Amino acid sequence: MNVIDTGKDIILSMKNLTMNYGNGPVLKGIDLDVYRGQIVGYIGPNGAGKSTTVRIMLGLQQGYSGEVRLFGEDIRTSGVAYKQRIGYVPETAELYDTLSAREYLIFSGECYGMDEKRAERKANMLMEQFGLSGSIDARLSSFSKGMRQKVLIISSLLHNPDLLFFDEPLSGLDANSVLVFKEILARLASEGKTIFYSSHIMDVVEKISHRIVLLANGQIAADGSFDDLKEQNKEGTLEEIFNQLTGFHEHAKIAQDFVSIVEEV
Ligand SMILES: Nc1ncnc2c1ncn2[C@@H]1O[C@H](COP(=O)(O)OP(=O)(O)OP(=O)(O)O)[C@@H](O)[C@H]1O
Repeated sequence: MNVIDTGKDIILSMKNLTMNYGNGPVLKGIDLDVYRGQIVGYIGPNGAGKSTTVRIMLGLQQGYSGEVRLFGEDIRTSGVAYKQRIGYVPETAELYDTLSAREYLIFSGECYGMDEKRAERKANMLMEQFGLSGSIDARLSSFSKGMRQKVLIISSLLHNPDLLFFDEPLSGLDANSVLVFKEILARLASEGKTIFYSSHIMDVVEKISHRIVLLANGQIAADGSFDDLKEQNKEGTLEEIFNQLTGFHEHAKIAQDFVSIVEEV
């Protein structure tokens, strides 16, 4: 099977997507079609434009040119209904600290059009799966980082979306929870959900992604399965491929200089 074109529906499509905040181009013409059921690992150096791309697709960022289609519809003209089919875990999020997890999840489910009873029932069950039943009525201000992240993950999935955007979703999760979450991703994809997964944790991206898209200098520098990239770049791990494709070979020198400066008397 060709992982780039599975012959299924195109769920997400960008054509010549460009963005400039005013200080030069951030995205320089991105063309990408993502198919139903794909897990796309979206990687790139800090500042490459990953979050910008995601914010544009979510309809949160104006001022771009080119075309973005989700579920076949141009997001400039399709209204906001498509957002009910999307789940999103942002890199950083402000939760409503004065709400309990139960209240927050009901509120979040209702924003996605769920009725209160159904949102509460699913929230209860999903919190239990993450081992958080005992905390469901505690205020979010008392939650640890990992607990908050689990609430965010549940809130992104409560309404059973078709398309998921995850930006560093593992942040703060312990090793057991990471294992569960990776398995959840694989199952969601096999059920036909499409997952756009942005992260700097290369060994996870390497393992979970059907397809890896590397953004560098506002352009797609690589696009293929991990095996494709490994073959093209003659490197062993995604971290090494990333270093090679972004032209980075100086880690030892930078570390040495950094420590010398730290130790300067
Ligand atoms: N609201 C904004 N106004 C001006 N410039 C911005 C804005 N948001 C992002 N940028 C710039 O756009 C570029 C891409 O930023 P973006 O956040 O999309 O990168 P990223 O690939 O998600 O980075 P990271 O891996 O560090 O999260 C950066 O140079 C950043 O300074």
